[in-house]
Amino acid sequence: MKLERKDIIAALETISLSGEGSNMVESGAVKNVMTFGDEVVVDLLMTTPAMHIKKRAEADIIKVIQEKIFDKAIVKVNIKVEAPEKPTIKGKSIPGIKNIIAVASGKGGVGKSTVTANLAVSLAKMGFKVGLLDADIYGPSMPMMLDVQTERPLSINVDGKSKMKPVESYGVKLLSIGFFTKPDQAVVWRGPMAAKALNQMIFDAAWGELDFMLIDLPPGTGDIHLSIMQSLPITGAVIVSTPQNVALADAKKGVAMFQQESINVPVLGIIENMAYFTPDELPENKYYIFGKEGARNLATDLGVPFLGELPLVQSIREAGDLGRPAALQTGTALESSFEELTRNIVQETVNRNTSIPPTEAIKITTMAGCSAVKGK
Ligand SMILES: Nc1ncnc2c1ncn2[C@@H]1O[C@H](COP(=O)(O)OP(=O)(O)OP(=O)(O)O)[C@@H](O)[C@H]1O
Repeated sequence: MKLERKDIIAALETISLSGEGSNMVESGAVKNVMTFGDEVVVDLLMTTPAMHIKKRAEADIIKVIQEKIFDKAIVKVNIKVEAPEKPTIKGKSIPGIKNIIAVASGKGGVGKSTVTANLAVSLAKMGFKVGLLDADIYGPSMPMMLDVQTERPLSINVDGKSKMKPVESYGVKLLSIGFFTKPDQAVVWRGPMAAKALNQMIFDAAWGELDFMLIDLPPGTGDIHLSIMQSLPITGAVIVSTPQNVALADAKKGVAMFQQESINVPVLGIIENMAYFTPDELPENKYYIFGKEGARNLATDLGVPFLGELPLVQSIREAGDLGRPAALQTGTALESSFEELTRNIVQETVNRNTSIPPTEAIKITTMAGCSAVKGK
C-alpha cells in the first residue's frame, strides 16, 4: 500500500505531546513527514529530554498511524531534543561594572560578612577595582569591618544628576545600608523599603569602573535576595558555610535558591569558614569544633566548586572588630588562605564567563594583570 503524506499529517493532528495543549503538528513539534510505500518517517522536535515522554510520543505516533491509516505501516520516529533557552535574570546592567558577585549564607553568623570584607580587600590588593554593597539589612556590619563607621556617603554631581559617592576604605568602594541608620538604632526595614534603599545604592551611586562588585546579602533566602536578583544581572553567587550540619542544611537551600530555574544565577562555589580552630600558641594543632570538611563534602555532593577553607582564629575576629580585615596582613598563613580563596573565586568567575553566555554585566576573561593570581 502506498501511504499519503497528507493522511499521515491529518492523523498526527489528532494527538499531542504530553503536557502540551495543541496537537503536535500545530505546535510545530512535527518537523517533517516522509513516506516510502508502506513506510513512514516522522521527524519530531521536542523540548524535553525526559525518556518517558519521548517513548510515549513515539508509541502514540505509531499507534495513530496504524489505527487510522494502515495497520501494517512501518513507522520510524526520529526525535531531536532542543531545550528552550533558560530564562536569565533580566536586571539592568550598570555601565562600568564587569562582575557582580553575591555572597550568601543560609544561616546567620557563619562569617559571611567577615569573609566578604576580606575578599574585597584581597581583590583590591591584587589590583582589581572593587566595590562592596552591604545589603545585610538585619545587621549591616561592613562600615565597622572596614573602619568607616563615622563616615557618610557624599552627594556628588554626575552629568547633571545627583549621585551617592561610595565611601572608600583599603581601596574598596563601600555603600552600606548601615550608613543610613544610627549605630545604636534598631531599624526594622520593611521589605519594600529595604528594596528601594538598595536600588538607590545600586543605581543612584557613582560606582565608576569596577572589576568586581561584591554584595553581602542578608542571611537566609528571602525577599531581599529576590529583589536584588531581579534588579541586577548577578554574575555568580558564593555561599559561605561552617562545617556544621545546621549550617550546611541552610547552605544547601541557598544553593538551591540560586539554581532554581526562574533565578538561574550560577553558583561559583562554596567557602568553608571556621573549618577548624587553631590556637595561637599551638599553630600546628587543628580542632574540628564544628565537624570536619562538611562544606567541602556538600560542594562535592551538589557538584559545585569548593573554593577553600578558613580557620577559626582569634585574629580574624579581632581584625573584624578593629576594622582592619585580616587579609591585609602580610606574610602570614592567613593572608595566604585569603589569597588562595580569592584566586579561586577569580578563576571560577573566568570559567563562568568563558563557558556560559553572558547575562549582561560580565566579562573578565583573563587574569592578566593580576600579579597575585599569576604568582601561584
Ligand atoms: N574565621 C573566623 N574566625 C574567627 N572569628 C570569625 C571567623 N569568621 C567570622 N568570625 C566572627 O564571627 C562573628 C560572625 O561573623 P559575621 O558577622 O561575619 O557573620 P555573618 O554570617 O555575616 O552574620 P549575619 O549575616 O548573621 O550578620 C563575628 O564576630 C566575626 O568576627
